[in-house]
Amino acid sequence: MEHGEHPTRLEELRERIGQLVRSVPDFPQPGIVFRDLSGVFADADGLQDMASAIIAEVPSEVELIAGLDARGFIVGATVAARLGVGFVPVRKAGKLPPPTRSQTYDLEYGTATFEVRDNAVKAGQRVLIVDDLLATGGTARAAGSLLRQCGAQLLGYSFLVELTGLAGRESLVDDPDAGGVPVHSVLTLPA
Ligand SMILES: O=P(O)(O)OC[C@H]1O[C@H](OP(=O)(O)OP(=O)(O)O)[C@H](O)[C@@H]1O
Ligand SMILES: Nc1ncnc2[nH]cnc12
Repeated sequence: MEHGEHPTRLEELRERIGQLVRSVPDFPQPGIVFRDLSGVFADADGLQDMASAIIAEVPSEVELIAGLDARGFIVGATVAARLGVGFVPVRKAGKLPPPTRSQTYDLEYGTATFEVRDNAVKAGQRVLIVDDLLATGGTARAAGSLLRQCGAQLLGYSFLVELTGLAGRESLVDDPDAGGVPVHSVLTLPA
């Protein structure tokens, strides 16, 4: 069961949100089209539309939203507040005081480490991971793994934007450890 939204209304939301996304060629490096979502966050209606569009596909049994450092905090906390559930930040290493749990993951160049507060999740708690953008999926997969290690029942992943052509969705859906959980995105844009 999901929270639901009429398909026509969802299309309107997508249209309005899409107009607030700015595409910046060659940032942060040549060949990358940066999808700047700050215009969505800065717009009073955009922020509400973003939350409404994500919530439309959130399973109704969700108990906790996990947002990914840093832009995922904006999206995740907004969604959590609208749903009336709690929020747990999945932080880049070195920001949270101990005790924490951590998970290292691969980036295009090198590695990074995520941390969450130990006991951030109760055993079996139903958690949805929310982030601003899905690219290769490495970031979200690491967060999923970390939260499951903490005892979460992972309900799925929700993104504001999904970049196509990078197989990020497949890497989450086919992740044998995640058990085929659903992946939702409001907008799909080419990488
Ligand atoms: O699917 P992936 O290839 O792993 O990439 C997606 C991640 O990249 C960006 O985060 P970034 O690490 O740039 O952090 P920020 O939110 O702090 O800017 C974005 O916010 C996602 O979290
Ligand atoms: N193209 C892109 N635009 C914005 N954020 C990103 N994170 C990874 N790829 C990105």
